Amino acid sequence: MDSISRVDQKPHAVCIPFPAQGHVNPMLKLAKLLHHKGFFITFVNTDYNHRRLLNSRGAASLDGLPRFRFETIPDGLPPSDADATQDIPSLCASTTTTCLEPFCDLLSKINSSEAPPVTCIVSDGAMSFTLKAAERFRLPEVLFWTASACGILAYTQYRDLVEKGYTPLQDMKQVTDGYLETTINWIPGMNNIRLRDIPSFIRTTDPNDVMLNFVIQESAAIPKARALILNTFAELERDAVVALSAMFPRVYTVGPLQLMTDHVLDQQIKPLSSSLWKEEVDCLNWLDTMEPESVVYVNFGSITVMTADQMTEFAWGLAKSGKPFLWIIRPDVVAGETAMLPAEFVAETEDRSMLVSWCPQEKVLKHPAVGGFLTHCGWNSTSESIVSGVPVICWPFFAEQQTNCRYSCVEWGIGMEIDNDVKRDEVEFLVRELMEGERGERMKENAVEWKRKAEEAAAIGGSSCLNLEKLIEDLLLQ
Ligand SMILES: O=c1ccn([C@@H]2O[C@H](COP(=O)(O)OP(=O)(O)O[C@H]3O[C@H](CO)[C@@H](O)[C@H](O)[C@H]3O)[C@@H](O)[C@H]2O)c(=O)[nH]1
Repeated sequence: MDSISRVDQKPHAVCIPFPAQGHVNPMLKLAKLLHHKGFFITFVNTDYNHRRLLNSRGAASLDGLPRFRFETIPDGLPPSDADATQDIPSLCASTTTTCLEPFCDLLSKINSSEAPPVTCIVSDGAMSFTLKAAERFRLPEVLFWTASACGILAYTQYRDLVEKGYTPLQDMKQVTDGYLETTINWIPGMNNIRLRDIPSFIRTTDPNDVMLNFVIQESAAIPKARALILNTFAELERDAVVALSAMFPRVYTVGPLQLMTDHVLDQQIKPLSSSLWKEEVDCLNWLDTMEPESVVYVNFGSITVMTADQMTEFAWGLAKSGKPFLWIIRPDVVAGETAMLPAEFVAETEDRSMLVSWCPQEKVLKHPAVGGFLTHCGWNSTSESIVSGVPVICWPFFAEQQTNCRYSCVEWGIGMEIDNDVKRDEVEFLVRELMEGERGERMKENAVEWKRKAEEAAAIGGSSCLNLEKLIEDLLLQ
């Protein structure tokens, strides 16, 4: 194809998420937005996730979409038919070392197909090997980091934290002996942050720890990209966004993507979902039967695992609170065993509870019956809660969930933290506080106010909408 006919072609973005649910979801939303703006889209999943997507959505669910295709590459891990989240450190090690060549082969294949030639790469920030492909194919690339701006800002400090001797820890006892209460005030845009609010991968004694080094490597790659995209809005994380913009010349906050995709009109693309588990939609019918704002929604996302004891403490805390609840329990949520709840607990709560293994979370959070959310503080869950004006109880598990918890509780006033060593009495107390206490009421007011600001940012002329236009200009520049 000659260069003149290429100019007539539509821009073609290859979107490649990190292969985990919390990354695939926001990348698909960004892809839908670009498609709405006229881009041809190739969306690249791993073979493993693609199979799971087809299992959960139906074999033909991804066929026949206009200007929107799905392609796959291997993730480099041993083959598996499981329907579960893969081990994250293994995935990070594997994608970094094995995915570049299959990705380049895919780009060549697309360029020799009848699709328009690839004009840009939109890659997850945790897949920075793609920058080498962009260089090889002389394509512009933008990096999409799917965590919060505060979380990413903290990640960018890992190198300094190592150099200043804060991590690796001398001893794992430091996780519980008060050391993590140490406050640091030298991170621009982050005041009075404690070590325990910094993403959890600093909690290691091993200088060669996979995640510690992965974060350092991936954040060092950001300046090589044309721009950094964030699924947040400027008003919510102003200081963190200013600090990131001082480090990287082009930072575009284009969130919450959930609201931004409201502008997508194509009726085939709009409902396209990236759920890797089959959604049990019956829970929405159950919510229809409940009083407004009466139900506690409990969900710890796609990666969190807990001990059987922790699960039992949550269960009895919910039972003792007396509140109705919808609890999503992934079959693999208890490490190494099938998740089981005490039979007495199930009998005692069955007239005011629903237990399912996976749900359409955005719809659940928007349902008028939901009054509060017990969450692990994944960024998607946090931002979906903000979009729905729902206050939260935070039980952060790992990664930047600790940072999101801190901001939810202290900066945004929408959350209360529950101790990691969870006990039923605290669960009962905080659930009551959330659903009927004065603190819960104030958090609800704040959540509703953030929802309003999120809507403003995503509306035509709002900060995220304007940033999307600037991002597109960058993507179109060759
Ligand atoms: O029953 C469920 C449970 C979850 N979800 C969706 O799955 C996603 C889960 O994402 P998130 O809340 O961010 O949690 P994780 O899956 O744990 O996300 C990973 O990715 C996020 C984005 O980078 C990080 O913020 C987290 O720390 C990291 O663990 C959300 O969109 C949910 O709506 C459902 O649709 N149904």
